Amino acid sequence: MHNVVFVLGPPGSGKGTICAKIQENLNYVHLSAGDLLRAERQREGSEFGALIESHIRNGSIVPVEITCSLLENAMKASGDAKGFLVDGFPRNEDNLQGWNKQMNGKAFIQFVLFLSCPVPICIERCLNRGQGRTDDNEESLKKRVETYNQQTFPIIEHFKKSELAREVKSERPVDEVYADVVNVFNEANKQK
Ligand SMILES: Nc1ncnc2c1ncn2[C@@H]1O[C@H](COP(=O)(O)OP(=O)(O)O)[C@@H](O)[C@H]1O
Ligand SMILES: Nc1ccn([C@@H]2O[C@H](COP(=O)(O)OP(=O)(O)O)[C@@H](O)[C@H]2O)c(=O)n1
Ligand SMILES: [Mg+2]
Repeated sequence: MHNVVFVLGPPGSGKGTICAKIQENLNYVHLSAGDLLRAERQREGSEFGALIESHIRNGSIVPVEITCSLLENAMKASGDAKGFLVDGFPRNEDNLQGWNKQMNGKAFIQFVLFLSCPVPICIERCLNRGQGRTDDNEESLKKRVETYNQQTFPIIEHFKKSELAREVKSERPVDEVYADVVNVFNEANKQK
């Protein structure tokens, strides 16, 4: 059984940045759904390359069968770890249902980390991210925010109801955000 922490929040809220630091310090393995999809898009012989690129540019969500298999394969390929940081997933109802179906009995959701940050700040960060992403432009960002509001936020609300959600405000310097996140992890691992 894999321990899993879902990491959610608007584009640019700092998911990748915080996950990298947790991976470095707390023996969790960082799996970014977006990074896995971008790698699959580039993989020679992938039958999904064009489909993935079209979703990424449009800020829409790739069908869960593709994303969840990439996540499961990455977990299988990874060595022993305290758990996995599943960054940017589940982003909609399809993601959530597909995960429940495919990972039933294989993963334990420890908690859901929700990085909350005002959208205008998130957009500014994405525009300045400098990673050359095909979706860090005004047009794609507008659609990504719409997808976040319409599809991802209800998933976060769903986790809030089951008391799995842990919200950390990420409109602050990285070190301050990270310190609060570490406390969340320590609390969760103490309870076990
Ligand atoms: N707390 C923060 N304060 C200022 N800038 C940040 C903060 N966290 C992340 N960033 C920057 O914002 C951009 C988006 O961060 P990233 O971790 O890629 O977010 P996400 O994965 O949620 O889209 C990056 O350029 C990152 O360096
Ligand atoms: N679960 C997921 C995660 C990402 N994606 C796609 O990948 C894009 C980039 O996701 P990302 O997590 O790298 O983006 P950020 O929130 O880190 O900025 C999303 O806008 C979606 O098009 C997806 O389809 N399904
Ligand atoms: Mg990211």
